[in-house]
Amino acid sequence: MGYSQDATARRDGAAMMDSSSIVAVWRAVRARLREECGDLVYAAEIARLRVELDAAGRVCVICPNEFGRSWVEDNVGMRLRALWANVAEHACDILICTEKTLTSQKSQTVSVAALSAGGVSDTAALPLVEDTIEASEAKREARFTFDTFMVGSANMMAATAARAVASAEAPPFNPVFFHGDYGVGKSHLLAAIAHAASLSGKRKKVLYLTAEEFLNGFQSALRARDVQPFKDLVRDCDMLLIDDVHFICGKPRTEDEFLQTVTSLISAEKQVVLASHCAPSQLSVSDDRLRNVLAGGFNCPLQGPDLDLRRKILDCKIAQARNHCPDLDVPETVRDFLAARVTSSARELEGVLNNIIVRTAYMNRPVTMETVEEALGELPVKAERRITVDDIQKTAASYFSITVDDLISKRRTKAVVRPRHIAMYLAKTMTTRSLPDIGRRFGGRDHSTVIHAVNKITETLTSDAVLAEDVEALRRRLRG
Ligand SMILES: Nc1ncnc2c1ncn2[C@@H]1O[C@H](COP(=O)(O)OP(=O)(O)OP(=O)(O)O)[C@@H](O)[C@H]1O
Repeated sequence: MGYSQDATARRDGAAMMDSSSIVAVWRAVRARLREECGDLVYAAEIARLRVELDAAGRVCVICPNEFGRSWVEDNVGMRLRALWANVAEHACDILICTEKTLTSQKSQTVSVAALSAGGVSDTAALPLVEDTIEASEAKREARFTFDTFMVGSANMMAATAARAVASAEAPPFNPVFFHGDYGVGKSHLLAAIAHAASLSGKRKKVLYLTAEEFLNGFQSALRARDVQPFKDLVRDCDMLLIDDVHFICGKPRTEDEFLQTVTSLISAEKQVVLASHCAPSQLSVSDDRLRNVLAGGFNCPLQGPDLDLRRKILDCKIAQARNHCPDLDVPETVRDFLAARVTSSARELEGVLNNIIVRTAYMNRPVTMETVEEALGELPVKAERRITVDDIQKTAASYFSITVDDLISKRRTKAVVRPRHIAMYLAKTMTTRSLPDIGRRFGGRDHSTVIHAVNKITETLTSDAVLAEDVEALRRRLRG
């Protein structure tokens, strides 16, 4: 194939991917890079990259600044492209760039196809599922347990269900399906269940896979024209946990194999635990039977951490970091500042902490507000859109089909009181406004009214799935 045909094929390859499949491929590539580079490097340099398609149909890996771009290009560029070629269904050009160069289109491009002759059909480059499982499980068990999973109102129901599932002899609900935004702790929870279930000795074979591992294992088996060993592996277990289930969606043969696996385990009373970034009803599966099976067990949302939970997670991550940096000392003021400043997800919070560690403990500098500000300045911590009480009132009013005037009025009908409580709860957990200030903005109410609303929602969230869905949907809308 001549250069221009080759380039056209690669462009078409990228054009065949929609943005959600690009994100799915990127997440798989990113996960592999994390395993290969280690958590510290991952958090400092890789977690902050994002991908999108440019106007020319190329996949752009976007770095926060020129320093980051040259680090990525020099250190993981080749590997990233080779991994992409293995995971994606089509070879495509990958441009490693910054936000600035993306617009001016000056970065150098390298062909995935050129680096990985054969692209996805290069089975030798795909790990055998058994090897992958062994390697991944060793890592997961060490890092993610219930002890290191911090619990707050955002994840109380999920944590409770997870513990119940891990300790039960027979499945209390089947399948259990955790869903929530990126970085809210789904994988951590799955790994904690797998770890606790293995330790309890009640389940002999516990198998934890990412959906990517399931897909790769199944496709390798198909290519080898011998699917039975794969079927035996995933069905001969007492508990199967599969993370990032959305990754399988839209791939009919794999979906079908996945459906058969899940139904066969459920009918044999073996526990199935799944996680995805959206609820079963929102998965774009090709076969409705799969959606029905997934929706038929216990569906449990995890929400983004509020301030208290972020602070607990930060304390926990600092304690863990002391295992390799015993002198690490992060003052209380810095912890408070970080928990209030980095609001998007636990992953981002951990990434920021790791950046701070690299820039301080590893360079023998103390962690001060100055060094933290310095580190934050270089981070891509997305300048989070500041959410205001006004935004919350407008969004909640439109979500519940009432007016902002209703929300701040003295009316006490059911149709208005619950949305008002939810809006007050969101104002407390998503902004830095004080209780009296929130009260004033809700029609001049007293701060004790706000406390009552916040407590009521916090308590009810763990037992009322509809409320939890509403709160999660509103958070998503507010974060854009
Ligand atoms: N409640 C928590 N307590 C302690 N650590 C947490 C908690 N929630 C998330 N984390 C940490 O945040 C990081 C990201 O979490 P995790 O990978 O489990 O998120 P996720 O929901 O699976 O995200 P994704 O959908 O992007 O895979 C992990 O290091 C995890 O340990």
